[in-house]
Amino acid sequence: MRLTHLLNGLEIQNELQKEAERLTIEGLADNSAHISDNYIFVAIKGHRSDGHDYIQDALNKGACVVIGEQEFSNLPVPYLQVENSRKALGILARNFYKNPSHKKQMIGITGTNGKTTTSYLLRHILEYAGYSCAVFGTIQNIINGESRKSTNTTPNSLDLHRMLAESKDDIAIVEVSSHGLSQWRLEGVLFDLCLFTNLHPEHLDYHHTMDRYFEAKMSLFDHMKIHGNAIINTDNGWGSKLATILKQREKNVYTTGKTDNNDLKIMEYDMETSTVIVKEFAETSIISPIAGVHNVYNTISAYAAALLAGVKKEVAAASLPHFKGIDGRFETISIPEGPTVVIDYAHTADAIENCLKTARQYSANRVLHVFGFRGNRDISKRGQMLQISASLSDQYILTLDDLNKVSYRDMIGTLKELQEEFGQQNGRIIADRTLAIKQAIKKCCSGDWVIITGKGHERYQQSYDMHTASDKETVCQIRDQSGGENLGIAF
Ligand SMILES: CC(=O)N[C@H]1[C@@H](OP(=O)(O)OP(=O)(O)OC[C@H]2O[C@@H](n3ccc(=O)[nH]c3=O)[C@H](O)[C@@H]2O)O[C@H](CO)[C@@H](O)[C@@H]1O[C@H](C)C(=O)N[C@@H](C)C(=O)N[C@H](CCC(=O)O)C(=O)O
Ligand SMILES: Nc1ncnc2c1ncn2[C@@H]1O[C@H](COP(=O)(O)OP(=O)(O)OP(=O)(O)O)[C@@H](O)[C@H]1O
Repeated sequence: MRLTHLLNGLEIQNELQKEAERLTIEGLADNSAHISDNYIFVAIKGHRSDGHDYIQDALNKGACVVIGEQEFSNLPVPYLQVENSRKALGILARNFYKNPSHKKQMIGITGTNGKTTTSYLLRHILEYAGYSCAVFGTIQNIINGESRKSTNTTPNSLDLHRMLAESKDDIAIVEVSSHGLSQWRLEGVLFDLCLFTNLHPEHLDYHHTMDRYFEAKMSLFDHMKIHGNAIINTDNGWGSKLATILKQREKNVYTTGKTDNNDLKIMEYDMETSTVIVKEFAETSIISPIAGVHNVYNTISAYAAALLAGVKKEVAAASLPHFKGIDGRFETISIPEGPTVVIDYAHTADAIENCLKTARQYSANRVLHVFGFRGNRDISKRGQMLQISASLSDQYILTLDDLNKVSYRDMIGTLKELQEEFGQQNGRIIADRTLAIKQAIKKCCSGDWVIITGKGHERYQQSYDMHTASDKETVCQIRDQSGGENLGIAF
């Protein structure tokens, strides 16, 4: 592709040399390791390293144009200076891959919790209705029915545009993280539908205040196509605020929630049958196929999005009982003569509260909660997570989650301090995650629930005593070896 075509929409701060206009570009990359002959290298100042330091590496590998934010006058190839390299990468990627988000129906989902769950529920409804549907998110990316490894919830702009161009699917669902938005990973992507699930304290190590976290999430709605629709859960206070702001900006807004003024009103929910009655013009009864009131909200967001994407409501409602669940999202495993075990990805206080309350709503006899805290992640939420656990469980066991380079010693010290301050003397520490899970299960009898949160579908980062790779493998191994022995010691 000609360089001049690629630069369409990009503001350059210096003069482009005449001869550069005729250059033919074979590809682009922001990682010098991915550069080949006749590529553009986009230098990005990152959180760990600075792409400007890799310009020589990119030139050695064949870069024929360099784009960056710093001033350079003596490079052997054309250098284009821009204000924001991350944004430039998105614009170049959009042009290089021929604007792929314009060629299919695009759905973006943001919010602190529920993005993955809502994505999979929505994909299920859309596929049941006959559409093929790509998903980009935390667990994996699914393109043309094939699963690919995902490294971020929201891929970077270059990967996203490339995968959208590869996708022959009718519809693409993108899980949109606040990091993704603030790092311009969505630049050049436009959406037909933008969903907001909820906002709760999280990632304050990165955004510092809830207002800034909200602003980052809200920027998704700047990516709506002209006739696009926002779908917002107004039962969350931040959702209600967002709906008001977007209406003032004359965007199309479709709201869901319990009060009368919503476009889709939640009338009632019957726990026994998992049935929700919702009212748009007429009342419809839909089944929420995953346990928990929080999952009722995810089901409703997915249902509303499916309707706006063109699915008939009878078809959407008929699809839901066939949904098979999602790895690590309130995934239940029954231990013969033992407890019901739940594996869940909860890593905020709000999500933990939902999980523990759901177990109570299902008349759990006793609830034992096993969890830990991720190293090098938002520490401001930890106290509240433990407080909620200590109040809502019969007993908690604090254990290790991913250390993320924090030393074992430091993390155990942190667990002890948190326990002292917030633990209400209602639990203990078993550092080895597999042994913590084993203890929890052995202490419980039939009718009790063990809730294991934090890791969900993910594989363990550390190796543990049982040499298993995930919470699910640990629980299944305990189940297969237990034969009912030794279960049910009093707490
Ligand atoms: C802190 C953070 O968010 N980092 C993200 C960011 O990396 P970065 O731009 O800071 O990269 P960097 O490593 O400093 O490198 C800077 C530049 O030098 C280049 N480089 C580097 C080395 C080299 O040899 N040559 C070279 O050219 C790199 O390619 C890059 O362009 O941009 C990358 C590309 O988009 C992301 O993959 C990366 O996510 C890291 C892996 C991460 O863990 N991020 C988390 C915090 C995150 O984004 N999470 C959200 C979900 C949050 C939620 O749970 O809701 C997500 O969307 O995944
Ligand atoms: N609507 C919701 N409201 C509150 N909590 C929820 C909701 N949906 C899911 N959760 C909780 O959050 C956890 C993560 O859910 P999910 O993976 O769907 O969210 P996510 O937004 O994709 O999270 P992440 O950004 O961490 O990938 C679940 O395991 C559950 O405990």
